[in-house]
Amino acid sequence: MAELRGPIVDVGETRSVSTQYGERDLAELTLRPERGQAEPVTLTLWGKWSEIAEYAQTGMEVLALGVEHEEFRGEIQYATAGDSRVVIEPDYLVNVTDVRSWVQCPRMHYLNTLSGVPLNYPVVKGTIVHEVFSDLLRGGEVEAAIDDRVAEVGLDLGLLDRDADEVREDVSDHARAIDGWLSQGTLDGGDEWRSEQTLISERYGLKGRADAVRRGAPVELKTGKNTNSEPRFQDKVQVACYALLLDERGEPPDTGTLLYTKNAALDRNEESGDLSPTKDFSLNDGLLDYVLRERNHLAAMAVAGEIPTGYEANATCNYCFEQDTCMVISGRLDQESKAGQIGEAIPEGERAYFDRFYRAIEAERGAVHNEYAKLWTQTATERADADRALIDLEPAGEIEVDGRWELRARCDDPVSKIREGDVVLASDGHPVRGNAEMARVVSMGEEIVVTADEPVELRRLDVYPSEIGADRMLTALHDALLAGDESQKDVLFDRRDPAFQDIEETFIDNNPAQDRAVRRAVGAEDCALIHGPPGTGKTYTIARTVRALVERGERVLLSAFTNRAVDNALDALRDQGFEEFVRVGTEHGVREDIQEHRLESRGDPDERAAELRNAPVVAATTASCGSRIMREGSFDVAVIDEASQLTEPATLAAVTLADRFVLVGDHQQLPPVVQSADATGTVETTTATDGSGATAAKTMDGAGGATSGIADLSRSLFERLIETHPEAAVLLDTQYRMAQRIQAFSSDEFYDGRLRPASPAVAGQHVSDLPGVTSDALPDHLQERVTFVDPDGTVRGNTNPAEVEAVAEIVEAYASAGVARTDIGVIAPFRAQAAAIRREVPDVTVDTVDRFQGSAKEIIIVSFVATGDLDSPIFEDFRRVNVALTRAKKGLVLVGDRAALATDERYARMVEWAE
Ligand SMILES: Nc1ncnc2c1ncn2[C@@H]1O[C@H](COP(=O)(O)OP(=O)(O)OP(=O)(O)O)[C@@H](O)[C@H]1O
Repeated sequence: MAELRGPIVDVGETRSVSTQYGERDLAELTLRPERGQAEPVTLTLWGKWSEIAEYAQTGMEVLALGVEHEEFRGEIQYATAGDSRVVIEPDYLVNVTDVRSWVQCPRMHYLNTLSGVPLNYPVVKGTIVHEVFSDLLRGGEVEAAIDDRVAEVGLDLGLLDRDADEVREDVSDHARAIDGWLSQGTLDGGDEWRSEQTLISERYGLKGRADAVRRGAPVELKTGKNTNSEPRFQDKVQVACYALLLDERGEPPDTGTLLYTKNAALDRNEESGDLSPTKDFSLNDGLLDYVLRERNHLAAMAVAGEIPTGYEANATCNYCFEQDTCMVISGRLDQESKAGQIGEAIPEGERAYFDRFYRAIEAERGAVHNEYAKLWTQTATERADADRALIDLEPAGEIEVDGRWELRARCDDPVSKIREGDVVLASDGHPVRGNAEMARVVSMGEEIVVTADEPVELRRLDVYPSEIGADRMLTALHDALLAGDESQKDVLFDRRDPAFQDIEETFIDNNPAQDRAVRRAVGAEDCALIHGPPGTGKTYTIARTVRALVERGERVLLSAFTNRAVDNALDALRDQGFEEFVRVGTEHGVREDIQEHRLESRGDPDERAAELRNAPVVAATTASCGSRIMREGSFDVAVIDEASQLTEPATLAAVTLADRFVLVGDHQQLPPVVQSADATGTVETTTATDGSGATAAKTMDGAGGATSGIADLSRSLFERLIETHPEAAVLLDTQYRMAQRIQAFSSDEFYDGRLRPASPAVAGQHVSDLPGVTSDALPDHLQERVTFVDPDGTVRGNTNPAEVEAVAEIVEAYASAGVARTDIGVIAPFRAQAAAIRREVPDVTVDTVDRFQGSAKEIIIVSFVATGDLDSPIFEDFRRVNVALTRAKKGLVLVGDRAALATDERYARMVEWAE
């Protein structure tokens, strides 16, 4: 028996042949083993595996396990045998719950992903019951667990107008079933339990979280009823997926258990059938193989970017309770559908827009899947070097707190993308092959603290990629196009120019441009754009705009790309004496001093819901605008900061919640970060022969051309609208940050020379203004506000050691002249260079441009790294330079190779200006 893996070079036809066992189907795939490096070989798929030929495409990766091989005329030929399993695109991790809905109906699976799960009682109740289940598994007491878990979702219940007591009663019935079953389990001698286990299979391309694993066998809890003796088919499918996941970890389980908790609440006199809540069933190979084939079909369509029609399965539309929705969406998008179409299609332009963005979003999802694959295709050191893992941690204890585990470890060099509040994979050494748990980072530093449901020996933390961004963009696209307001769509799709009312009032009396911006925003009948170059008081203007709108009786949604910007805007509102806002966000996401305004989910349903419904201003990131809670809301105006950093669908998540919108941003600074197009050099680029890179490349191909889709996502709605409707925009032209000498280049290059300092004091500021600084102690060139240093270095990979040394010397010179180290910032294009500099200059903020956007320092040193030429995509987008140069208030030092920079006329102009 052999294992075979490689990309498909040819897919043969399925045909039927007579064998000694009767008529059998077969199909041949031609693969290139060794990840495409070896000579092609033939794999014959027998029986049901031959179905693969109907959807597999050239270029897709195949993993065939337990196949037979024999030599025939000097060539080795492979064929599936009784125990074989074949996996298409094993690096594409399909969610177990997606396989479940796919089996019910592939089209329903697609529609659910598109429309997202709305806030509804069955879902909230399901969550409560599942949480209670976990609590009981961890030894909790029933009543306490119910009280606690019901209280926890007070907000959701309030928005659904549910009474807490009734919900508690409702949940008790389910909890009784769980409790009864658990006590039965312990009767037959100590059960070995594990709740909520995160499982990833690199072999079968699956990921999921099993409700529980008992003695190595999966247990799934369902809050519905089932009075048949057999579990529901799609439920079995789900459990079988967990079995495959467990199979990879060693002992394959032979029994699965479903727990239908509603059965315990049924009245025996009224219901007939099998009322016992637990149904065990056998996990035979036939079922596991079937589940894997369905998973394959799903993965193949996703990777090819194809949209399911419903014909892929033999689901019966007549009995489907989603038939109407299905027909309406199919009709509106004019998509082929087994259920048929009703209604009129949306205009062609909108459909084309939908298709383009759908493909681009799926390409993003493909990029996320590439990140998953790196969990096992890269070594620990490679992960650490890419800042995606902290490795070689030394466990420093674990304690149980309120049923959860607090895990500690020591780390010498805690430099990575992982931040406090992030959800990560904590493992005892390997995130997939070892013992791993989802954990939340509580604190980062030499001692790392995380919390998890189960204890793990904490030796490694990995960034856990998330598809939620892609999911949220899809639902935003759905909401905007299929449920959006027609008049808003007319403006978004350029069928009508935005309209404005003239507003006479003065809102800001010391800054005419800001004042014009507020008037434009307040008078906008559709939308307004506030274009704010660095330091021009965007935040201040946003706060004034929000107040002006509230004064006029409008209800405002205040949003931004990052939590930091949302909190800054709220801070500015508070400074202006306005505090009637509610902040929606997680405890970890919201800044300490804004916590008192954070909307708690826990508590009395009516009170919680009233807080949200009655607040004149609700603030949340655009990502959380796509949450179930926020999607319930509606506003008069959405004011969205950092709009130039948002993809168009991400902006729509906030825009669709309001009648009108105001976008604030600067398209001359960093554009939206798009992973599927990321070739910036800060992220490792993958080659087509590398298995982990193959998926994205194909996703894009299959999606009908990478560039069309991707160009769309990296261009913000802000940028699109400012180009099509310049009349809707106001440029803030007065900056409060930089010395005149520092702002000059940026102003000329990016803002038609329109930027000017707010006052003589701003214009003339100098390093000697800083307390305790004697500028005489500085070498002559550092007394200049802008200077250029060429240390004559040589680039090595993404670092330049001579520049590291030069930067360290410059920092020391400033420090010895009395400049506080915290007033100095260093910017480098590559993470590797930033890390090298960081080691030399403690207490100084050193980072890439992306991390510096939105902040400023008294002194900024930029290391350009490149020597010889500027041959890296990172130098292509000159807007990065704009961001780097405009972080400095009093001193800016450019460290680079004159010759390399001279190869591009824009960089050459920059050097000329700096010298
Ligand atoms: N009209 C104004 N009068 C007085 N001070 C102002 C005015 N507008 C802005 N400022 C001040 O200028 C500084 C920068 O303003 P703000 O933080 O709003 O800028 P920003 O454009 O949001 O900055 P960034 O480019 O970092 O996003 C703040 O200290 C703010 O108080």
